[in-house]
Amino acid sequence: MIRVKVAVGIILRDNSVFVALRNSKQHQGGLWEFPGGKCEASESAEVALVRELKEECGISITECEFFKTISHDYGDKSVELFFYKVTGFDGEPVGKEGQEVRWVAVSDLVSYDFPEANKPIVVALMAHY
Ligand SMILES: Nc1nc2c([nH]c(=O)n2[C@H]2C[C@H](O)[C@@H](COP(=O)(O)OP(=O)(O)OP(=O)(O)O)O2)c(=O)[nH]1
Ligand SMILES: [Mg+2]
Repeated sequence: MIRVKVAVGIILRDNSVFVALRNSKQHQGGLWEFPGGKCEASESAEVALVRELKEECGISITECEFFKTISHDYGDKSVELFFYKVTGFDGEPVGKEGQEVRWVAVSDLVSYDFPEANKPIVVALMAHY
């Protein structure tokens, strides 16, 4: 079974969060995600987070805090997701890889389809905003 370590950024501003649509060809494609990606060998989750958010969204993180770890087995792939709240950044986030992106009010997250592993995260965010 493939097992990957993934760094994920919950980019927050006011009461909104920045989400991106996963490409239909990707694993868990067609679902919304918080931007992020796989940690390279021997790369810490925090270093991977900074790199991925620069690559995928064009922002430089200035303030972030660890939020939660979630391990999930999709059957074809098992993931260990390290979620961080990103509350400070330089630049305006965009879909640098052509992905559809949106700022969504945290209270509206319930209307978006996320991968199964994200469900407890969405519930936790909605409870606090
Ligand atoms: N980025 C991200 N990945 C998620 C989330 N929830 C979730 O289950 N995943 C899964 C889907 C993928 O199996 C894995 C992340 O892979 P990825 O496709 O973003 O990795 P990457 O950016 O390094 O992409 P690539 O180089 O493989 O194209 O984690 C989420 O909220 N954000
Ligand atoms: Mg990615």
